[in-house]
Amino acid sequence: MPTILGQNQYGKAENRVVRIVRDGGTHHIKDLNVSIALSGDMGEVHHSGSNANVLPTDTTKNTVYAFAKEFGIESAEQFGIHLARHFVTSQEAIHRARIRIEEYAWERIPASRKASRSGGAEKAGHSFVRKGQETRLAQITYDGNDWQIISGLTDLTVLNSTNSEFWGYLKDKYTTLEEAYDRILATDVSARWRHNWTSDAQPVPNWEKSYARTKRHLLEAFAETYSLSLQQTLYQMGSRVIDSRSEIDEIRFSLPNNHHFLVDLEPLGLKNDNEVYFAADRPYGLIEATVLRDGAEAGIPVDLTNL
Ligand SMILES: O=c1[nH]c(=O)c2[nH]c(=O)[nH]c2[nH]1
Repeated sequence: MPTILGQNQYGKAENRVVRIVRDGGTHHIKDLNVSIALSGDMGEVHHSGSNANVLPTDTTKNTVYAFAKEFGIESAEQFGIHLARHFVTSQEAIHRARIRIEEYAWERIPASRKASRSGGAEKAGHSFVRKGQETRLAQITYDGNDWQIISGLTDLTVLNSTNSEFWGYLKDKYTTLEEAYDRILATDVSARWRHNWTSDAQPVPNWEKSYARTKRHLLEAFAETYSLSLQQTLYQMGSRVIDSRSEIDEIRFSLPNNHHFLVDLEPLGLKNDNEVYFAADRPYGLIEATVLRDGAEAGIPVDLTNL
């Protein structure tokens, strides 16, 4: 039976790179997990085993570490752009590069009161604690002409202890859910947003600032929305980002509804006045949607689990 080779890509996945910049006693840290996927003229390696067009995955790994040294890591997006441009422009056989990056944030450990009283700095220059918040994400794709930059985050866990209701929904014979007029709303935000920077001819956004502001808008919209459903909160978060960040045309969310159920304390002779909850880990409602700038076309895949 004749067969044909379909979509294929290769590269080194999950290159963990930590880059320290030493500015005297004050050090700066960037901590990334970088995955490379290259494609192009790769028919022969699959058909005959000729490696003539194959840049070894080992080389792609070395390039990550060499670029961290040579160019530094200004932002995940900028680092990915350097890598993608390099692979596509330096090897004729490579036509497309996709770089996926996870970034783990660190913050400085505050100095003890004793240390700062005795003349030391308020914060240590070289001691960090990993931030317990979200993981930052970036995916950079380049085909030699056009760029697609998708930034995002995952596991940004947030909770509103009031200002959330859920009622007025469809009811059938299987519905047992009680209407809620004051419930906990909690989710682990997973979001991806697409930048409208697609060409080297456009001015390059400030990726660090763009990320920080976008995260702030997401948090502020979550906190400030009086929610009648998680769907409504999602749309408010998305439109806040699109309205406030001109460099972003599309944002997609995957929001688990982390249910908090009031515990029945009556058998224990106690009253539960919206105070004690069971935090269920599963099953969870899963609310997913894209918010687009009017006129923009959707480019972020529907399923974020692998992005
Ligand atoms: O915000 C919510 N949206 C729903 O669609 C839903 N469904 C449900 O059982 N609880 C909730 N909460």
